[in-house]
Amino acid sequence: MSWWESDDDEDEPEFDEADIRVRPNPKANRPRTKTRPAYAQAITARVLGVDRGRYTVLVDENLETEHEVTAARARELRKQPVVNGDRVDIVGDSTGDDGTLARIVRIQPRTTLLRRSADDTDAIERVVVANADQMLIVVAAANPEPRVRLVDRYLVAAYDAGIRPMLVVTKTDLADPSEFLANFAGLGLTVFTSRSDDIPLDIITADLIGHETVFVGHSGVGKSTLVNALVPDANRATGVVNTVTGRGRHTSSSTVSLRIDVPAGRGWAIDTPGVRSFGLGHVDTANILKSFTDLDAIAQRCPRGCTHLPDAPDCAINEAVAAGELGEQGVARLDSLQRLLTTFSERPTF
Ligand SMILES: Nc1nc2c(ncn2[C@@H]2O[C@H](COP(=O)(O)OP(=O)(O)OP(=O)(O)O)[C@@H](O)[C@H]2O)c(=O)[nH]1
Ligand SMILES: [Zn+2]
Repeated sequence: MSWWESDDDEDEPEFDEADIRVRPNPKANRPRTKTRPAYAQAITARVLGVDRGRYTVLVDENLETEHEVTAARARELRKQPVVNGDRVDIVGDSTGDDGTLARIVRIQPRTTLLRRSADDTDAIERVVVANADQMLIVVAAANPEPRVRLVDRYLVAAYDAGIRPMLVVTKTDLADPSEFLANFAGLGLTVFTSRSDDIPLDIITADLIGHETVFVGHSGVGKSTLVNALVPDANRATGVVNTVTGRGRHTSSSTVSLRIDVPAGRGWAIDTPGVRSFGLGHVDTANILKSFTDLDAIAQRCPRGCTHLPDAPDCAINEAVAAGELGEQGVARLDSLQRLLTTFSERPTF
């Protein structure tokens, strides 16, 4: 394996002393600990793409001086994954000129973190995307046949991460998705329907402006068709990884950040071509419930350790809904919640 294919920073030169600035500490007459260098010269950038240890990052976002830079992870970050959507601090050459390589020295705190495990029995999580605030779940009306359980799994991953899920049903020229969509009525999701000869670009784009939306979907559902329509080639320069060797290679399996850019505003679409499934081994049931704020409030009255499933003794949510406190919508919502909790607790494989 050549060095540029390696995600291992071992054989890369360390930064020399000149790159480490120790911030003066007015309160004490001693320098800050040298294990926490301040990198006063660092600038912030957005991670657009990751390819074998090389990161394409965007500097000066939305300014006239905006440009892409290729960077590598600093040694001290080697155990911390840097993913698409991350805001990172970089030092070194940030001109983005050919052959230059900046260095990522810090990952800024993340607002959200979309994770998955290899399978449902594996509690080891992999991070997929950072800082996304929306997830667009792409599913086809037919070919392949839509499956409620698959969408449920994406929903659980989104709710667990605190990301707002939305649903788009493609290929509506092949089948009517109404029956399928009825399964999600209780969730209050934003739902789009689309067919390749009539993609509602304006409607979908309006919901992407001002947001960072991660697109997920299984193979063949028409996700590429949709992404290509939403992000024409002209906007596509960003997100394609160019390695410092000039052997830039954009594999179809790598996650990329693509800019939505229309007169009404901008946003980011983060496509995840290689992410076909979401193992839920890491999911915390409490996080799913938190996304149902109305039901979560009632759950405070549940017995300790309540599963909130239909057979849970003295479950306050079941009792409130049975008593009609939340109306008909409440029945649908509890149904959906219980289905999602079951999705997680049964940990099925597919
Ligand atoms: N009938 C019909 N076919 C569609 C529609 N959208 C996409 N397709 C077809 O479905 C197939 C899969 O579309 P893609 O956009 O490549 O799907 P994908 O989800 O990106 O799949 P991968 O490339 O495997 O990731 C292609 O043959 C498309 O032409 C649609 O709205 N209606
Ligand atoms: Zn309960």
